[in-house]
Amino acid sequence: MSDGTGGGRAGGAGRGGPRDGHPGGPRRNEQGRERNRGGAAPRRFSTSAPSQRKRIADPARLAAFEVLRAVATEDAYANLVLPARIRDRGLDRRDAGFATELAYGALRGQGLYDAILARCVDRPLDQLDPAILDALRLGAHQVLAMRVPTHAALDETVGLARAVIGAGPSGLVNAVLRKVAARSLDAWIADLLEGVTEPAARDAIAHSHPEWIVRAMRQSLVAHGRSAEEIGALLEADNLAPVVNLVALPGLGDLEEALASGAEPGTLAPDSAYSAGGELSRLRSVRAGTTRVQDAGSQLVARALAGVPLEGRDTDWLDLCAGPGGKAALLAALAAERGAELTANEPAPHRAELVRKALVAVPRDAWSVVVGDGRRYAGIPADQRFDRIMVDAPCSGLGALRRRPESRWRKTPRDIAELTILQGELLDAALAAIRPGGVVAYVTCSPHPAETLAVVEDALRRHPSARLLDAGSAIDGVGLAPLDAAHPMAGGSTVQLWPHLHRTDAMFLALITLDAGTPAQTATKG
Ligand SMILES: C[S@@+](CC[C@H](N)C(=O)[O-])C[C@H]1O[C@@H](n2cnc3c(N)ncnc32)[C@H](O)[C@@H]1O
Repeated sequence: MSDGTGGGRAGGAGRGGPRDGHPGGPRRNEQGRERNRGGAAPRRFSTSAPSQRKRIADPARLAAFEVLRAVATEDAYANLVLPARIRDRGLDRRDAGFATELAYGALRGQGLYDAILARCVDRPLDQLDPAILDALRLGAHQVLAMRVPTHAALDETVGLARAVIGAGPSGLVNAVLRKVAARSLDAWIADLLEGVTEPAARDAIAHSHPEWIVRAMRQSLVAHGRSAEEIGALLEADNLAPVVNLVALPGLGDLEEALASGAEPGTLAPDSAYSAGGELSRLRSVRAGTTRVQDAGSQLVARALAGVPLEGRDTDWLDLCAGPGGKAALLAALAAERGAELTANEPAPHRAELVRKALVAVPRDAWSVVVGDGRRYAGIPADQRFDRIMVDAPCSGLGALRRRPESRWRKTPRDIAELTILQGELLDAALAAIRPGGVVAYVTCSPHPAETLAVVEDALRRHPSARLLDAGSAIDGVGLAPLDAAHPMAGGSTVQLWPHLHRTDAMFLALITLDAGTPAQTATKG
């Protein structure tokens, strides 16, 4: 998935998350368009019976409903399904923003909304038709967090249910949403928290995250020397749409047009900008592939790898886990400027194709794409070893919950356990494929300590000739501002970026070198 493309919401961040649509946000009319009613007006309900109300679904709400259904029934990713639904339904920019806010907000808030709905429905939620439950989630998000007038949210949700599910459930939808609308979100949360004393359980309810993720995030904050008190801000940051970041590929792209059309210069990464939103393909350089959408955290970790000073040869770079190619594009552009060549490796053929597309604007002699398991690099001959290797390992993605609204409900602790084995093996392969004095970047888009610190610590134990570098200095050296993101470890430091502090994905970075003169070894995992 390319960074950030799915997160834009009409009117900017901060309005549609489960907790941020409180008084002060704009009121909306039936179509979700903003309007000014001048202060809080009493809730109004429709006087007509549900059976007499409209049978036509509003296209924006229908698009959001279809996204929720695809997520539930096809295991789809909302950020991939939504653009197609917006296109199919012919939504204009404003309605597309509404549909995005509605679908993303309902998915992020699912845990919280289900807890509220469970108090308003006379049977266990798993006994409801799943399509009705999705319609109720959409209705709850409109009523509680989007400041859609209650009568409009009810009418439209009943209309949606009648149009796509049938007339039968419209009475139920109407009755349940009336109960939901009887209290504010804050009042519902206070109610749900009554008698819950365990802090992680409270945070899980209040910020709509699974409890195990709350615990992992809290553990990660503490493991990186931060205060556990930050957990609320971190979880709330997950409930906001990410800012869309642009990067002009070094030596190839420019931001002139983006800045002229309202983008703001980036404050963290060089040659970057915060997009003003809108259709990015209108920008010539985006169409040409020389300016790309990429989270600032991803930009910084790629630049940090490229920025480490090396003694001797610096011509052969490897991106071990390259798909879909965001970091590969930036690395290849940097490599091209220095006369180096990037090998971009990716095992999934369709993702390797995405890497090729991402690299299309970079001079052809600066990169090649190869398809295969990254672990096979453990066996390459000594004379073919690389000078710089990026291991952007497959991970849980817990650092990118902002842009993958459904993923928090899909992941399980078991996923982490399986991933950490692969992550260790890929890092082993990189340490076997790097030349002495070269540098390996181990990167995850997850702050989970099992995927970050533990993987690096274990690898350092297995490879006596490997040595941690100071990733904190490396990232500050390539960034535009000090990040205060470094954590000392084993003679160097690692970096953990945070959405609530840096407005980036929660990227982790460790830089590891092999002591010059020490032969690399193929490690066996203990
Ligand atoms: C976090 S993503 C990489 C993102 C990419 N670096 C970017 O910036 O666009 C991890 C990638 O690792 C790939 N992968 C999974 N198993 C792998 C393996 N055994 N060897 C190499 N790559 C693997 C996945 O297919 C996925 O494309």
